[in-house]
Amino acid sequence: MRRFERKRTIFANKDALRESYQPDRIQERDEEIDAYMDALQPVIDGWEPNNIFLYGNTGVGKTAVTEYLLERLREDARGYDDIDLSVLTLNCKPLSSSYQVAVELVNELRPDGGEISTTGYPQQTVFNKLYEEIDAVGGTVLLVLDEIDSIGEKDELLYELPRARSKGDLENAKVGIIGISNDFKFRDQLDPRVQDTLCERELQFPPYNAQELSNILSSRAEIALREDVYDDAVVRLCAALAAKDRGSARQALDLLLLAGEQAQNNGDDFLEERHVEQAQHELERERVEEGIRQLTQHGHLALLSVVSLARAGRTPERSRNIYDRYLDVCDAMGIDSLAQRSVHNHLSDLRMLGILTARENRSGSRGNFYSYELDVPLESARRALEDELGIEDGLERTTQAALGDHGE
Ligand SMILES: Nc1ncnc2c1ncn2[C@@H]1O[C@H](COP(=O)(O)OP(=O)(O)OP(=O)(O)O)[C@@H](O)[C@H]1O
Repeated sequence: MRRFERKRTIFANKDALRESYQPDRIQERDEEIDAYMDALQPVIDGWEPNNIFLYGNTGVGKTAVTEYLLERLREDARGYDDIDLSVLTLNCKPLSSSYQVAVELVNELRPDGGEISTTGYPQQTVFNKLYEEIDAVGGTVLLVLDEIDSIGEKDELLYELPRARSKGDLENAKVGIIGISNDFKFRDQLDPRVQDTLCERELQFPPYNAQELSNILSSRAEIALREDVYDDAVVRLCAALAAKDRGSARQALDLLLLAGEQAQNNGDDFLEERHVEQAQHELERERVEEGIRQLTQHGHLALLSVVSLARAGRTPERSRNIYDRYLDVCDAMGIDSLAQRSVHNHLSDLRMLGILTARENRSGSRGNFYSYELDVPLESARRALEDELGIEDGLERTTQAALGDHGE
């Protein structure tokens, strides 16, 4: 049997490329940091804090900058005897209402063993418990609500909490909310009264460009990789690929990490562009598989129809013809088919997920129609579908059966 053996041919400190790593300096965000510091200034001045709303795509440094600045703020606040600052951070991802967020905050603030149950109280009772806990902490309390959009339409807490002091529900504590989101629609969907308070100060984090990502990545590579195993070309390629896609630093870091692993696993002692390209394929495959895994059965079948058309070189194809193919696929698999309208909705969902692209065609007096084609590599879609649909003989035989009548 093979034994474990330490491999440190490529990485000097692999953890520096991981999500949990806290960089000791933030690059390429000077303007955003200035605006953020201005928004936090009332804390140091001893006034009520602003509510701050931070938004931008995934991986553009919202969390990293927030953690970095709040750490500085805590340090600097210690220099003022009359400031007693507490920061509580909550990721709202698994919480889908004000009620759940409030329960979670109460339980974070209560000592072990004193937690309240997650169900069974009237909402106002939970809010009152939260005010009690925050008042017991006293001083300035900053609540960081990451992925705040998960709260959805049940956003009463975001209206109530900032007003709690003026309504007399809080006496000892001054509260500020820092909401973080990568859902651009969330802000606009908020009740205008919530918008006014929560978005008192708005900070937008734009995607990074290739040069910015290259600088961020260079600093990280210096810590993470051994000096003699890479050159700038590899860093620049990771940055360029990530900039072209979403402008996300996380994506750029993931690419470098995976490229390093590819090199290490191949036994190569120098990181080359081909390793980055392999890593890019791997990440793309993971993204496609993740997207495909989330589909319903008929989402899978709609996609299978497009895949089978793509394999026959028949895409882009108009939705009406995709529907015909879908009917054949359902027939071959012995599954009841949905109506045309529903399949159009599935195609449109697949487009939203970035798995298909659509082109609008004009057809004169008969109105416009859409043609769809894959926006991901055919092989990735095919493999992910095989796993999901459990087609043991491979897609080919199943789709061939479905294609019998058409004889491509
Ligand atoms: N300006 C920067 N300097 C150094 N590292 C950065 C910078 N921006 C982002 N990073 C790093 O990139 C990764 C992703 O950043 P972060 O988690 O802050 O993104 P985010 O905008 O909060 O994303 P999400 O919305 O998905 O939570 C982290 O590892 C972070 O340390």
